[in-house]
Amino acid sequence: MENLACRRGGRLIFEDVGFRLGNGEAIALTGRNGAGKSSLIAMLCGRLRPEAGVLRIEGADDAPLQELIHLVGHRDGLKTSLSARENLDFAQALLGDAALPADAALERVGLAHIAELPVGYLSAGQRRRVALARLLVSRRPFWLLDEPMSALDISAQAMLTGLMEAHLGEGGAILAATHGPLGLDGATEVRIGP
Ligand SMILES: Nc1ncnc2c1ncn2[C@@H]1O[C@H](COP(=O)(O)OP(=O)(O)OP(=O)(O)O)[C@@H](O)[C@H]1O
Repeated sequence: MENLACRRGGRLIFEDVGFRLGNGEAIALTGRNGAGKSSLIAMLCGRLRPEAGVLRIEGADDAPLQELIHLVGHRDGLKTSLSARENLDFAQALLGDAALPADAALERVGLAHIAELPVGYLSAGQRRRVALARLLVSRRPFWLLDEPMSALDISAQAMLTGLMEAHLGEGGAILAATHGPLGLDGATEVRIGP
């Protein structure tokens, strides 16, 4: 990404943001509330047009950006009347590139015991874990995570760090907007705004 600029509601939110993210690398995107982290993520997944700048993927054989990305955003996109397992089955069918079965993914995020409960009954942290389990049911090289640690207890934070490390170890890439530590030793910090 080179010289990216973002304008929202007529206001220039940031400009001259540039970085490079390679296989097996992670970026921790930091900045004050309102600095534009979520906006940058929206640009990276094609939901928001940059005011200026270049966004380029190399070596992906012309695959559309949307097919390379997993997004875990503020809104978890889960269907509240469906169970955790049904949500993951749905995500896997929708996204393709199947990786872990839903039950194995729920096991990995510590939710095997509530696989059949409607997601609407789950706590905030449990819902976040289901959203994170989506990363595991379909294979996508680029994980875009918006404050992924929010609502997670200490053990779930360590679990997420483990998932991210495993993804990086397999050659994946991660960009995570965060106000706190991700627990990843090699992550590069990119700060936007003052
Ligand atoms: N649809 C919109 N129209 C106008 N302004 C918007 C819109 N969406 C976001 N903004 C503004 O863009 C700025 C950046 O918002 P954004 O959510 O990207 O910040 P952030 O760095 O992710 O903040 P936080 O740390 O609070 O999550 C804010 O000033 C916000 O009010």
